[in-house]
Amino acid sequence: MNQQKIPATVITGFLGAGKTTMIRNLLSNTNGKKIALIINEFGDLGVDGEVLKGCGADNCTEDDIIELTNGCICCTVADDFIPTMTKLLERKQRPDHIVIETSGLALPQPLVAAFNWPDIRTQVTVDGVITVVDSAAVAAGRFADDHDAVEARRVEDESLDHESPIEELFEDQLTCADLIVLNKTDLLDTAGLGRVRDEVASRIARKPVMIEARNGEVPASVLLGLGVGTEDDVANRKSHHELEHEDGIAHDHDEFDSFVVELGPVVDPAAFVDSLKGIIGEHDVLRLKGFVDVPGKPMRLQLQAVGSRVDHYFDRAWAPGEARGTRLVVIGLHDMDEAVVRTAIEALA
Ligand SMILES: Nc1nc2c(ncn2[C@@H]2O[C@H](COP(=O)(O)OP(=O)(O)OP(=O)(O)O)[C@@H](O)[C@H]2O)c(=O)[nH]1
Repeated sequence: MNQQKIPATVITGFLGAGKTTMIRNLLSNTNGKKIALIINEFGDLGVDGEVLKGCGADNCTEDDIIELTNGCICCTVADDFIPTMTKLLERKQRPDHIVIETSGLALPQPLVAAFNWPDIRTQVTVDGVITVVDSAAVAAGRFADDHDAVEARRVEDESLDHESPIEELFEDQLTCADLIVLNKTDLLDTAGLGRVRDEVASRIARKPVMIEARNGEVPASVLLGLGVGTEDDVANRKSHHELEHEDGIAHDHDEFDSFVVELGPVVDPAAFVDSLKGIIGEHDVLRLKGFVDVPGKPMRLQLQAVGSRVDHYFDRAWAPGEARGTRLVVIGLHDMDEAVVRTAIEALA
């Protein structure tokens, strides 16, 4: 690897796996390394950027955090990612390391391939692709289809070569990994974790290193400096999509949908969260996150739901002049009934 090139770490993993949490932790222990962060999110509410900007790390100031908000990075590489990288590389004070958080629905392959673009290739290299896995979700079978049902559908319709969009994406993100972080180990026992490890290994032909983590706590010395140069190996990490559509049919995210709900103040957060759990379960909401205005509280309540597991905590004070409000982004499969879910949530405040 050319030592002059700036190393870039790509962090991928399905919705809610713990990417932002891991990056927060990473920023607190980089031993002075100056980090530039590129964050990409699915849905029109920059929650991850907000969370990371709130870290106040000296080695990654608000200026060093760039949000890509025009859709999933894998589909906006040319229009969004490349110009952003070019601008970043023109800065007088170049970062020591670039960290890119992809959206939970992004395929990492097109992003890694972009590092072979002439302007980028000479200046930056992919230090490694790190795939964060929600071990509890794997154990609960969230990424496993009912294979008998899939086979039955295939027998009926030969053109159906797809597994579920979630399962496919999960495998594509694993396929691209140089390092796999089995996160959320606190939610499983040793035997359960062993089964997750076996299941993850069974889904990929390559054998990247797998480590375990709780709350994304992995030392920066483990995450940064893999030195792989992944852009030279994209041909061995093709996604389902690339394998099935070598003719160039564009990948899209039609299978997923998101919308933002804006509400007034929430007087009883505990009751609100309880009711949200019911709505999430009933309508198969995959991910819900945002901020809640609790009257009488100087702090903003951050709300994070991954499936029906909901975390909430006061993360920072509302800034002077900042409009208080409750804003939540809801993400689900495309058949989620937006009007019904929206109405149900709006009725809670
Ligand atoms: N129990 C448990 N919860 C965790 C762990 N790591 C992260 N979480 C929680 O999982 C939720 C999602 O974490 P994030 O870091 O936002 O996940 P993400 O992958 O960045 O999510 P998206 O960007 O929306 O795809 C938050 O409520 C975290 O507090 C863990 O190891 N154990």
